[in-house]
Amino acid sequence: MARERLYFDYNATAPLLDEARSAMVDAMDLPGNPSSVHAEGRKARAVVSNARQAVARLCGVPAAQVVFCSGATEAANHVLTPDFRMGRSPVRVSRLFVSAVEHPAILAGGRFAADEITVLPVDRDGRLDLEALEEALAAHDQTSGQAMLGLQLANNETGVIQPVRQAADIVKAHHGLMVVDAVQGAGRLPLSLEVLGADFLILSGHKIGGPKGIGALVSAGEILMPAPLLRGGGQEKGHRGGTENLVSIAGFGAAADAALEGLGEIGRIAALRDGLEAGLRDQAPDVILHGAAVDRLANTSFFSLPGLKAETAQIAFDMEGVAVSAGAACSSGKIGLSHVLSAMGADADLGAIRVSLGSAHTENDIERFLEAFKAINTRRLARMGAAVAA
Ligand SMILES: Cc1ncc(COP(=O)(O)O)c(C=O)c1O
Repeated sequence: MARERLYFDYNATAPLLDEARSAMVDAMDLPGNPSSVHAEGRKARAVVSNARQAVARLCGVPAAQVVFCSGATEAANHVLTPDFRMGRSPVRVSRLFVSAVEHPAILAGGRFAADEITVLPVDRDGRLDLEALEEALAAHDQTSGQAMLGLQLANNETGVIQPVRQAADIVKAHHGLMVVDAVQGAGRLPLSLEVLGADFLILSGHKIGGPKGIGALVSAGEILMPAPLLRGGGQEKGHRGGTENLVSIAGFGAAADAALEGLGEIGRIAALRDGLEAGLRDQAPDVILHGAAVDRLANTSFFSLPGLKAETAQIAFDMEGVAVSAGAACSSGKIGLSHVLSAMGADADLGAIRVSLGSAHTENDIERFLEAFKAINTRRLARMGAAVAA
């Protein structure tokens, strides 16, 4: 009998949770439009409202501060804009600062022109260089408009946690706006918009066991809001027009509740990840664990092995029945180098393998992973031995 496959790619997408699936199935059968005043409409509206409360609980904000959208990429395009309104008055943001290790959703800069975006360096562990941030903000001409920093809570490749609060304090000292991409931190770290010092948080449903194609922009208050990205029928209090994606919102809400409860699992997941890395070190003492010297997400391991290209390793794992991700990104049919590794000054040529765990994993899964790794590492060592002998 074929062995069940092992899925170790939660940072790409976490499998749909049962709670989310059943909330979605229930919502699918609701005939009403959330905007309608009749009983069917009210029922659909209650689903949106409950989900909004769940997402708000996850971030420690009132429900009115959550705007649903199609995902983190849309939330980024909504909030990364020069045009804001404070009540009725326009507020201009004239420069976007981002760290060099941001996800492309942030690096692309939303509605800012390319020459309005400044990319800030990170240290060898992948953490934002706070001195560079301070210098850049001090040099920013505030008469042209406010500065904005787009910074991730945790990196999707390495899991490295950014010094978000310290960065926010610097941004505030320079009267700037702080946007935190909390996509990878949600459900894996306690999340509080206030504690982080953020003006806005960006979330994605499918990273926490909800469906793909749903996310949220969470704001510190309703007073300061970016210009809408989708104008239309006034849904989401005018911040995002168009009939709500009721089914996905229902699933996202259920996943947000589960993510809050799942925070209690972090210690168990950290122990699994540490066991996995101990196994890697045992079998391959030359393994390079990226970001391991600093605070990382408990579920993420990102490693390189001399003599083993990440794409080759990813295919080899896949053939062993294990889904992992290669740090080298592949877009438009081209294999690219990981911009995260490059920014950290690591050997980006080699790439790295990302293993990302979730609540479903057990010790047995780690053992099976290490068995697969043994086969791949044995072939690597044989190839390296042959190369030395030749
Ligand atoms: C850190 C981070 N930000 C943003 C995104 C984009 O999320 P979405 O696919 O929901 O637009 C991702 C997805 O990989 C991510 O990992």
